[in-house]
Amino acid sequence: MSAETLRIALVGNPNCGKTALFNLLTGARQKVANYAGVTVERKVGSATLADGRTVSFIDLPGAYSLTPSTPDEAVTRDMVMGLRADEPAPDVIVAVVDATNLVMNLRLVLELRRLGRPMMVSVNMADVARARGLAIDIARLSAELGVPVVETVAVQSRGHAALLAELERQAQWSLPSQAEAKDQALSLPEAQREVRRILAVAAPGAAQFKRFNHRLDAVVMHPVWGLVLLAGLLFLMFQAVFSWASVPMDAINDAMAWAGETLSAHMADGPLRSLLVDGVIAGVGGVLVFLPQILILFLFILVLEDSGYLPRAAFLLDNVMGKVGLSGRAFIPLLSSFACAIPGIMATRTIPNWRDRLATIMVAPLMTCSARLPVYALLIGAFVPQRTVGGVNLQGLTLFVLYIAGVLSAMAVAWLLKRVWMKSSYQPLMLELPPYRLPNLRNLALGLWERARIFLRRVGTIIFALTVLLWFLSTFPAPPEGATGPAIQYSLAGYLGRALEVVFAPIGFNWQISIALVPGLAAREVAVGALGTVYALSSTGEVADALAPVIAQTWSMATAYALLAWFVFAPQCMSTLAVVRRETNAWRYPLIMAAYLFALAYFAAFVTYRVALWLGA
Ligand SMILES: Nc1nc2c(ncn2[C@@H]2O[C@H](COP(=O)(O)OP(=O)(O)OP(=O)(O)O)[C@@H](O)[C@H]2O)c(=O)[nH]1
Ligand SMILES: [Mg+2]
Repeated sequence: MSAETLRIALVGNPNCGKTALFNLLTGARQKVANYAGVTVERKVGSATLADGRTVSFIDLPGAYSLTPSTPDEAVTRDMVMGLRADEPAPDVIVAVVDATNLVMNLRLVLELRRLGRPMMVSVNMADVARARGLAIDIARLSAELGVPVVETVAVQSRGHAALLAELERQAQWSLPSQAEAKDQALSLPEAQREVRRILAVAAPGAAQFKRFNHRLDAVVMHPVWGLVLLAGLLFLMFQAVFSWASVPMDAINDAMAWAGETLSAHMADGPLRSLLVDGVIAGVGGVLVFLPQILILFLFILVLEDSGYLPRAAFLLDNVMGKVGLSGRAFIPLLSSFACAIPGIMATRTIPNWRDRLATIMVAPLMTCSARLPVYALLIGAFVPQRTVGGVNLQGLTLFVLYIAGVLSAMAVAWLLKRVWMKSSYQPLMLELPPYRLPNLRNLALGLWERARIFLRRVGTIIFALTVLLWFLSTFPAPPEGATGPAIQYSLAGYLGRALEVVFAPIGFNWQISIALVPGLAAREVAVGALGTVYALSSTGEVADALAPVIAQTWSMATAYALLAWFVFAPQCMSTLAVVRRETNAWRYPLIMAAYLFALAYFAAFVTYRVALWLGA
């Protein structure tokens, strides 16, 4: 990018549609969702003006003011005011405002205008305002604010051309300011008065505009019915993961089996065939099978995120979370951790109090991330009968219980942490409630596609690489002359597995599982791929069977439950630890985290194994 590329920052209140606009302008695919605090990092993308020049847009976390109260707001303040050492202030500020919430949003605009930098305003969500009868006189607003104003509808690709055209003109002015110097240091009441004055002429209906449907909230946020609804939603989600996924999963399984048989039939026996059949198909294919389940899980998460339900659930649970010492603000970061602990841990930047934030970071890996889903699904598929009892799918029920186990242990750990390590007093939850919105189908489709892409990329890169590596370790060195038993027993991985088995035998893990746990540290799904490869190589039959029936035959019930218990706590993946290091800026916390999770996992697996054995499993 050339030195004189114009840099344009999108600044505005949380949830006003900055990221949606950023995606529209730059073609990026950053996460958009209907609650405050989705974006916590600055992101850069580029767009082309009509005259052919390239400009770069910077998407920022939402902020209520330039006096930050949370780490994510500080990112915005530092960027806008040019306080970052590595980056100058943006050349132009595009203040994005939510047309349905002008009273609140314009305050930040006045504050931004005071910076005296080139600036324009984008009145976003113009569709909702219009549909509900709020008339905004854009020309008057522009005249009152003294800056150009355009209307946009970020989710329907409207208004971005006008915005770019305005920027093109703005770029030529390149003046320090067209802002009015008179609002130097407005106090809050003064700013409010000024906003009211401007709105009285430019959008007279704005002050009385109703953004909420209180009737719906009477049920959704009811202390009893609200909880019933939340439990029902989560329950439905896990039922669906099993009952909807079976058809596409069978199809993928059949395709894999077909590929394996075809390769075996047409290739001469040898290392290459084994690499393809036992390594790639049994290993990588074994993970790929779980794509439908992951997508169904994400479909539910995306709908919840886009509907505006999440912050309401946070309020509902604020009381419960407060009892264990977590802030209600922890709810959304913890829920994001169902996808992956990494965005979850980053989302803790929206928590103002450092101790609350640290407690949330420490328990985030206990939420069941989607990388654990293949492991759970494999074991559940192998050991829990595919039956419905009273209309409830048993496999879905087991999955639900496993997720709940993760949540409950997170609560327990948080409670302990707050008790013994970092006391802080309960602070009431302050969180903006977004309006309800029907999930946008295009958004959903894009979100799912994005998820599928991320998963497939993981499968194609790290999972593939580790599985192939494991195949090598499991194949070489070749067995000595006259060896009986499958070759893998004499390989490097075979020896390693048996060495580790000493550690893991007390919790019921055999050497195959012990091997699989090692690459599982890099990415948990690899544990499944690794088991696929290890068992394919151990089998004496011509073509390795699908993994589930093999383990169903060879493992005891106690082992399976112990492994499930292990993965509820599973010493988290390396990337999670790296992010904890980055977010806390200290090695101490990831080390404590790794140690406590390992101890918990071992303990839980041990107890589960012993109890299961005792019960005769
Ligand atoms: N109807 C309508 N919805 C919009 C529009 N722009 C954004 N949205 C929706 O508003 C919600 C918030 O959008 P985001 O782009 O995530 O908002 P943001 O300002 O980046 O939010 P933070 O990153 O949390 O500060 C999402 O549900 C979007 O689908 C719009 O112009 N019209
Ligand atoms: Mg955003």
